[in-house]
Amino acid sequence: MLVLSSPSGAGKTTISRALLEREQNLRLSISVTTRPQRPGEREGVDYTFVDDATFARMREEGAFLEHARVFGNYYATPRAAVEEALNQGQDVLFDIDWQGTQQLRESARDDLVSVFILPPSTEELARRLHKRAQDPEEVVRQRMAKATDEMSHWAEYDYIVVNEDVEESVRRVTAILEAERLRRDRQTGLRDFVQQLSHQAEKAGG
Ligand SMILES: Nc1nc2c(ncn2[C@@H]2O[C@H](COP(=O)(O)OP(=O)(O)O)[C@@H](O)[C@H]2O)c(=O)[nH]1
Ligand SMILES: Nc1ncnc2c1ncn2[C@@H]1O[C@H](COP(=O)(O)OP(=O)(O)O)[C@@H](O)[C@H]1O
Repeated sequence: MLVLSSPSGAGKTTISRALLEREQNLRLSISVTTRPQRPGEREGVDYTFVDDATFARMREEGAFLEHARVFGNYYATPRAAVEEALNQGQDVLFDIDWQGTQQLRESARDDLVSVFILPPSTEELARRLHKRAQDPEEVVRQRMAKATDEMSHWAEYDYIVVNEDVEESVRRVTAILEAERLRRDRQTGLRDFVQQLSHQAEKAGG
């Protein structure tokens, strides 16, 4: 389970999309949200867009692994899709905030790797929020004001990437993913493989 968090506008959606294109074994966890759909966003691809009543019903049914209120809207990670992907041996990418990360950390423990993306500067963060230009000015202001709050949780994450250049940031997150996959405890079947190697070496050595 690979979590990417950042203040809004720092670039986690951009980095996630690039990662998903390159990494065959990585699947995005598609969140459920009550936030209005942005132009260009696709239902069931970027988010599953639901109304408040549907969200509340799903929460009561225990359909969520975690849920949080962000910028006045509700967001949640649906349980079934994540469990299915993990059971199939796939890695799952989560674009969620610090509240969701805390909840996932409690349930997943050792299986969670978390990365916090920082903008190179406040000016650049403001530029990126404006560049996206899909949200009303009021929303941009609200997100800027919340950046400090989100950033105050940086120390709860395993890795920090300052997103100056997109390519470089994607390279760094890919390196994190590669290294984490190579951890001894994540490589299943290693014991049998080493035993086989030892056995063959003994035979070869006479
Ligand atoms: N806890 C939690 N946070 C989420 C989830 N989906 C998205 N978020 C977070 O909600 C915040 C707002 O996301 P979004 O509305 O897409 O705006 P953007 O980050 O500015 O593109 C971001 O910090 C996301 O990481 C989720 O399923 N759970
Ligand atoms: N390294 C970067 N340099 C310049 N612009 C970037 C960079 N990363 C992202 N952007 C742009 O900044 C805006 C916000 O990025 P986005 O990925 O939507 O952020 P988030 O998902 O963290 O809210 C987008 O217009 C995106 O194209």
